[in-house]
Formats: sequence, C-alpha cells, structure tokens
Amino acid sequence: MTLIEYADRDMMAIDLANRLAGELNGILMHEERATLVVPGGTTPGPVFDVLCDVELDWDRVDVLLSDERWLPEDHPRSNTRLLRERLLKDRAAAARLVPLYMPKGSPEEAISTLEKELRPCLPISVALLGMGGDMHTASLFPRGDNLRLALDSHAPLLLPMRAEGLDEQRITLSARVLKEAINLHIVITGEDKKEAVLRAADLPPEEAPVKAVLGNATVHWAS
Ligand SMILES: O=C1O[C@H](COP(=O)(O)O)[C@@H](O)[C@H](O)[C@H]1O
Repeated sequence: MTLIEYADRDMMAIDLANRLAGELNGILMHEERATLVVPGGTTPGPVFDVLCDVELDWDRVDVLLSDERWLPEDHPRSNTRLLRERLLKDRAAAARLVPLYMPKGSPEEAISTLEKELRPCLPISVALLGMGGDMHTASLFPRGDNLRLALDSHAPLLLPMRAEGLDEQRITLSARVLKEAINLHIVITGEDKKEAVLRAADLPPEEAPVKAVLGNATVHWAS
C-alpha cells in the first residue's frame, strides 16, 4: 500500500481528479474505450466536482459504481443519484453509465443482466474506491452474508450483500474484479479512517475487507 497525505481536502480533490484523468487518458491512447469505477457514499463528491470538467474523451469512457444500495435512483442514499448529480455532468456527461441497479426485482434477479453489461468493460482501467470506518470497501462488509464468496479468487463479477446494521440490501463488485484494476486508488478523509486503513494492513480480509485490495492500491488521505 502506498499512502499519500494531502495538505487539505481541496488539494486532494484537485490532485486526485487530475491523476485519474491522466490514467484514463493513458489508457485511451492505446485502447478504444476505458472503464472508470467510482465509489458512492459521502467522501468522493469533491473529487467528482473536479473530475466532471476535465478534458478527456469522455464519450469513450464507461463509468460504473463499485457498489450500489438497492434503492430507486431518486432516493437520497442512491449512489447512482450521487453519480448523476456530481460526476456525469459538464464534460463528463458524455460518458456512458454502466448500471448497477434495475428498478424491478431484487439484486439476485438482476445480477445476470447487469453482469452482461459489465463483462465487456473489464478489466477496470481506473478504480477509485472509498472505505468505511469499519474497513469495508465497495459493499464488502465485515460479516456480510456473501463476504466469503466475494473475497474468493473465483468469485462472480457481482454479488448481492446484506449485513447487520445496513439500511438496505447492496450489490457489489467482487474483490477479484476490483483487484484486477490496472490503476487502483482509495480515497479517505479523517484521522479515524487513516488509523483504520493502517490497522487493516495487519488484518485478514475477512475482518478488514479493504485488505483484499490494499496491496495494489494507492491510498489518498486528507484530514
Ligand atoms: O456505503 C458505502 O460506503 C463506502 C464508504 O462511504 P463513506 O460515506 O464513508 O465515504 C463507499 O465507498 C461505498 O461505495 C458506499 O456504498
């Protein structure tokens, strides 16, 4: 794991957004299309605010979430809603959204349809992930009902996930899909998350799921 500490959150948002754009551009120099994976939650908004207006061949970029809460897109907790409001606008409006949610049915019923759209977008060119204070990343939660399978090297691309204390069911990319990203970043803020990510480095992924991707990741932190 490489840890980069920034002077403040604004500096981190600017530097990180430009770095992600540079990596996508590098991929687009020799590939027809690039895939960008981004997290939901409360942390990535400022990065999206910068990234949405960088110059890039956005019409050659497929964008998808690392995980989604199984909620209608107009729900305040929908990660897709965050993506539409903060990233898929301005120049980035030309990017293609690869959905992780379908309005009808359960994650179990939707997975094979969603996987068909996802498969041609792999491997991920650039992944930006978040992390919770409990050391979950994407929706790979400690004590998640599908965590063991989601960490397996032969895991499916997508899994449904439930865990105690969660308000809703989740759908998540598996650890192996995230780990295979060509460029992998984690963005976190606050002293508690810095402590958590350092602690995770010494724990097994069953206890600290972020550990499954840490070896390949650059962690970006600001207080
Ligand atoms: O529920 C989620 O949590 C993590 C971390 O979110 P944050 O609010 O602590 O930044 C996020 O990375 C994930 O995509 C999201 O679904």
